[in-house]
Amino acid sequence: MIGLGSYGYTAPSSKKINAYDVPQGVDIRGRFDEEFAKILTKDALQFVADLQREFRNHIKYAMECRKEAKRRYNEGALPGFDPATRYIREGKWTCVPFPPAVADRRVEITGPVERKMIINALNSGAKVFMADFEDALSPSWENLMRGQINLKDAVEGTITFNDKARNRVYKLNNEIAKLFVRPRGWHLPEAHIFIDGEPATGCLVDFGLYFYHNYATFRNTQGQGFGPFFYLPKMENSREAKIWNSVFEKAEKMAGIEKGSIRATVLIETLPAVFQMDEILYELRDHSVGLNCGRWDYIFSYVKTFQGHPDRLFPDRGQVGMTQHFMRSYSDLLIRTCHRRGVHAMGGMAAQIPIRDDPTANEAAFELVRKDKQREVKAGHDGTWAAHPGLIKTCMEVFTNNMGNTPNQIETVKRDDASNLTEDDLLQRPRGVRTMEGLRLNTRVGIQYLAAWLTGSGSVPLYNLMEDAATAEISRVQIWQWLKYGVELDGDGLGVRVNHVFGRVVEEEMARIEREVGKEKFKKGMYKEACKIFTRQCTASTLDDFLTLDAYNYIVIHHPKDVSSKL
Ligand SMILES: CC(=O)SCCNC(=O)CCNC(=O)[C@H](O)C(C)(C)COP(=O)(O)OP(=O)(O)OC[C@H]1O[C@@H](n2cnc3c(N)ncnc32)[C@H](O)[C@@H]1OP(=O)(O)O
Ligand SMILES: O=CC(=O)O
Ligand SMILES: [Mg+2]
Repeated sequence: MIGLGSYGYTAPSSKKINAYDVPQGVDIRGRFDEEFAKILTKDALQFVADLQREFRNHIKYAMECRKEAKRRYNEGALPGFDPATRYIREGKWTCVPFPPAVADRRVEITGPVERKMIINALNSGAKVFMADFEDALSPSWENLMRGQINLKDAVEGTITFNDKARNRVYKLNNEIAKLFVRPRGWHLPEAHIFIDGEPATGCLVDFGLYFYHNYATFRNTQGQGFGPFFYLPKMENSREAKIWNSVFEKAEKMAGIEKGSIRATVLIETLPAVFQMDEILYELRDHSVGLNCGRWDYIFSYVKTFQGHPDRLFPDRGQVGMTQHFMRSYSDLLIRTCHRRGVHAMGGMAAQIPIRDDPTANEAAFELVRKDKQREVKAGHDGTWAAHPGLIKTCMEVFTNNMGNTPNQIETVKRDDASNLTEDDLLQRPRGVRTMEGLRLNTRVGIQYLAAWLTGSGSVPLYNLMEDAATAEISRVQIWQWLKYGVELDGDGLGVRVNHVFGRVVEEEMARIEREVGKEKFKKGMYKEACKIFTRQCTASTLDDFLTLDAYNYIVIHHPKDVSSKL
């Protein structure tokens, strides 16, 4: 795969050809860099290769099972609780107690593994920082490797950033947030690292390299004897959690640390996973620190799961919030499940970010965040996510005002009432209407997000909201669904069929993007490529599983073969 991304390879001018020192069967096809070589050490790569070799067949099987489930849903089946695991849901068991270091998680900031943002996030006053290799990161070789270097420096406490243009040096405060790391999902390959002739599994690379280089320091300085800590994304079934549990056990064994040292919070962000929450916690019961409502991917997953169900068409993206019955039910059941099993029930991300140039709009955005957090804390969540340091104070106030001095609500808010929630509650169709403006916004946001992603930015501010891979997915699948089923835009009295106007909408929105970003930026950016990928996916007869799988081909830059093999 040769990509079109912005990180071109330049052949070294000196005679010395640099190469990574790799173990048997490992081939690095990403650019050589002496800094990267400190991460891609032979021992660290051996650990990644060991993980890959032990788990690749389990992962392949789990991905096959996803396909099989998709086939069933496409034929009309609905996701639901599995009768075979009723004994787990009804059994009286708990997860191991949470480590003291993460008892209080009332506000967690998230962000990509970018150097300045890592420092800002750790200094932000949040209790936790989730450093993201996933929704917020475009997984180019440069971003991934620099991310690993940045995290290593952060764990060692030596990370600094010199912003020369602003004459500002960034470094860590004395008190910093606890670090969680989110590797990619199971489905994404890492095409710059081949193991036994196949691309490595992206998340095993992210996890393996980070764990190998940081576990010892992290446990001494951050984890009070525990750790490292992780967030695990996009799982659909507990068999996938079981693989993670085995990966953790293998890592603990390699490191010679106690079983249960590594801890992870699983994002419940696919529709099938909401019916597997007990089962997921059960598989990870020795390593769990809770579940989180990954609301954006969850909405995306609802549309994706029901891609074959024309009776489940979505209203405009802006109307599908946490107050819709199916979303509220998901959050309530997650809280009930977590507290019953003795772990944290984390809330999710409000997409609003501070609006600098408009105080009225800014206050309205903060009010929406405040309301969202109030709903979460009153429902029983133990903490929440913030997308921007400017939101920490507001989120913290809401949680502290409601929780007082208790670090969490695990023992105090049991939500036994939520045990009555049914499959119907969790699947209830969202209410709302579809409008031309909804279609236009989806188009504009999807293309601009993808253009940013192709040039290295995985999270961007667009129209005063945080956009990342999960939110962009909603825009994509929603248009796909509307086109597939030829829906009428019923919310603005125009009665227009999406199929009749989509081509024109794309052209007009591209023109609007050009006006908004300026001719120069538009020409230099990857808007045309983004438009091509986005519209292809929206109009495909079969829905692509992920926007970023196809787009990934555009950011893979292979190093010349003879340079990456050992000389
Ligand atoms: C669906 C999900 O998965 S949600 C989780 C994944 N998504 C994310 O993590 C998104 C995180 N948020 C972000 O990436 C950013 O806030 C954005 C892209 C939305 C907006 O970023 P910017 O345009 O840089 O915001 P803005 O200009 O207001 O930033 C002001 C300062 O805050 C910093 N900042 C903004 N967001 C963050 C963050 N999440 N973490 C750390 N620092 C941040 C900026 O670096 C900047 O620092 P500086 O003043 O020292 O230069
Ligand atoms: O990862 C979080 C989400 O909402 O998606
Ligand atoms: Mg997500």
